[in-house]
Amino acid sequence: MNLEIQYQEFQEEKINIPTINTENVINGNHKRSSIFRLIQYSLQYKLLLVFGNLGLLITSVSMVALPYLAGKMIDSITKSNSKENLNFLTLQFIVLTVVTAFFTFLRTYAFSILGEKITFHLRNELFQSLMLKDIEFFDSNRSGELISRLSSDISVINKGTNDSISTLLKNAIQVLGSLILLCFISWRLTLVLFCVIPPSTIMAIVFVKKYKQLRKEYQQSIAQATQIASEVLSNMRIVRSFSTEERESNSYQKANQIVFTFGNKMALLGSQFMAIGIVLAYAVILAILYYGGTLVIDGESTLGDLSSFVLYTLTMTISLLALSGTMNEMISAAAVSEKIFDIIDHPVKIRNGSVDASNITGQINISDVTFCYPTKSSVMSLKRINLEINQGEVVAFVGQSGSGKSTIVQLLQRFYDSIQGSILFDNIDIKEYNLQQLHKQIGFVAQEPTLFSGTLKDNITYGVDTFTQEDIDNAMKLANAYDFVTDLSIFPDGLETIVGERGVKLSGGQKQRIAIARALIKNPKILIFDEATSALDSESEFQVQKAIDGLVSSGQKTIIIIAHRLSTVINSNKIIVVQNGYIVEQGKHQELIEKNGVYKQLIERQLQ
Ligand SMILES: Nc1ncnc2c1ncn2[C@@H]1O[C@H](COP(=O)(O)OP(=O)(O)OP(=O)(O)O)[C@@H](O)[C@H]1O
Repeated sequence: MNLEIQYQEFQEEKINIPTINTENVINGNHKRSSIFRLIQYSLQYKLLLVFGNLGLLITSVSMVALPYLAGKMIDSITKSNSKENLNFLTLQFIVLTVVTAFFTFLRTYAFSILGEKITFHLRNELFQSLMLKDIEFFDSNRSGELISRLSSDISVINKGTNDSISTLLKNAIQVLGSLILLCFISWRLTLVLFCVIPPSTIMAIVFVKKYKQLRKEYQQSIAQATQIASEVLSNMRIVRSFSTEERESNSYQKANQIVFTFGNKMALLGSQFMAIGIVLAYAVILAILYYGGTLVIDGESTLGDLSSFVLYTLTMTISLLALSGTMNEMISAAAVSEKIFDIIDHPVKIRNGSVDASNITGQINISDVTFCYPTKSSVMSLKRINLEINQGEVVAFVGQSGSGKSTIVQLLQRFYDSIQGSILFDNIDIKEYNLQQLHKQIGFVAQEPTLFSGTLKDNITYGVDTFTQEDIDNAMKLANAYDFVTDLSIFPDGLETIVGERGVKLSGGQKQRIAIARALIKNPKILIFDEATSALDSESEFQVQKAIDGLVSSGQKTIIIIAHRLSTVINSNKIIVVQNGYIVEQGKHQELIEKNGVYKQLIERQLQ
């Protein structure tokens, strides 16, 4: 896989990947400000900080010294008329310029790499934290927004951290250094300058506040547009078949229009600020030239001093403007990083247990379980469920749509915790088990077979660390997938066939059988089929059902089937009828028919 090759190259380059504190990710116990946390990341790269700061210090000092030298050169021209002195000063100027250029390179490069490392670390940490979030988190956070956090938001942080840190510090030092030298050259001219600083500062504060708010809204609108695009692009077949291309284009355009509106407002505000800043800057220069000029004419100052003063004022003004621009980028980065840290810190409720689950037998007891989805807490999806599933049994859940069947199997995989009651595997509470091991013992085949974009082999072996070709072949045979995968007229590349995004190059039945092979290769003790055949045509259904029947008749695993077509569950050891979140009947097919209750009604309705 491409990613693997890149990763290997990356390892060879020996780029240090900072370790992520998973305990913090799970506990969500960060309380510090996002800026402080970004700084903390940078502290991990001490060498870069040393080089960056060294460059920063030297360039800042040398850039503050250059106007002073320029003043001295002017004085040497106007006062001493000595070429020797001028040559010496020129040499000093050249040396200082070369030193400034070299250390500017060092500073910019070190801080840029530092910014890249921070965003690299942050992107990894964000993705890893997403991998650890509860399923509940994904019920309430849209995938488009999360993707936006990972892509555009992190880019904003990159912009706001890499060169910005150095530019900010350099400009801050230049402002301070220039100010000190201004006072040193002429306190009277410095006083003139100070008349303009307070109004500029107030203006900058007001601007920054407004800009920050706009930036936040801008980011939100981008996330919304991304959400629309990702949803539409991943459902392109539905869009085409319903001919909703225009409608979707319009809704994307509307979302994009909102992005544009906020972008526009930001551009207007930024430009206004720049324009006012320039007016203020030139007003200051004019005042200094006029007042300073009179001081020179009166013999109270030299032309060199006035030139140095003007150059320092220019340096300071330019640095102040650059400072505010950099501040904007950093403010955006701070706003965005706040959102990213909010996600990273979102606490994980489902805590992992420590009991080894690798030897569970497949015996399950559900006792008095009541559950509501966190995003729908007013409605109980399961009510006082009691159920015993023995090792090797085939248990079928039937009932109307929305009755709670899938919810039961979600709880069996601990995607959520029940709000009351308990689920036991081999008489040990599910909460006590190590979840990764437990999931290895449960094979799950969902209604919508979801494949990843690698090869057939990548998909079948998804989640297993060690396997042989024999393991793959066995899983494919049990899943009734062997024949079509090895038929070179269907898949010339066999197991190495690239399946396309979400398996688009496969038929529904083929995808489902690959999904079954994927569930089987890990040889789980429990197999769950959540309406695995309901989305298929009759031929595909027949093929998939054949695979399921083969597994059922082997009698080695506990099999849980959710089925709409009741003909597929007649031979189950136990049929559980779910209605409105309650288990209303359970027993074998014949017993339930004789009971003449809900199950019989379901059967009769299907026969009509
Ligand atoms: N992620 C979720 N968030 C909030 N409510 C949910 C979620 N998933 C399901 N529900 C609700 O829980 C109830 C039970 O849903 P469940 O999916 O378990 O039904 P089901 O019997 O499997 O239905 P079907 O046969 O149509 O798949 C329904 O009212 C449904 O709206």
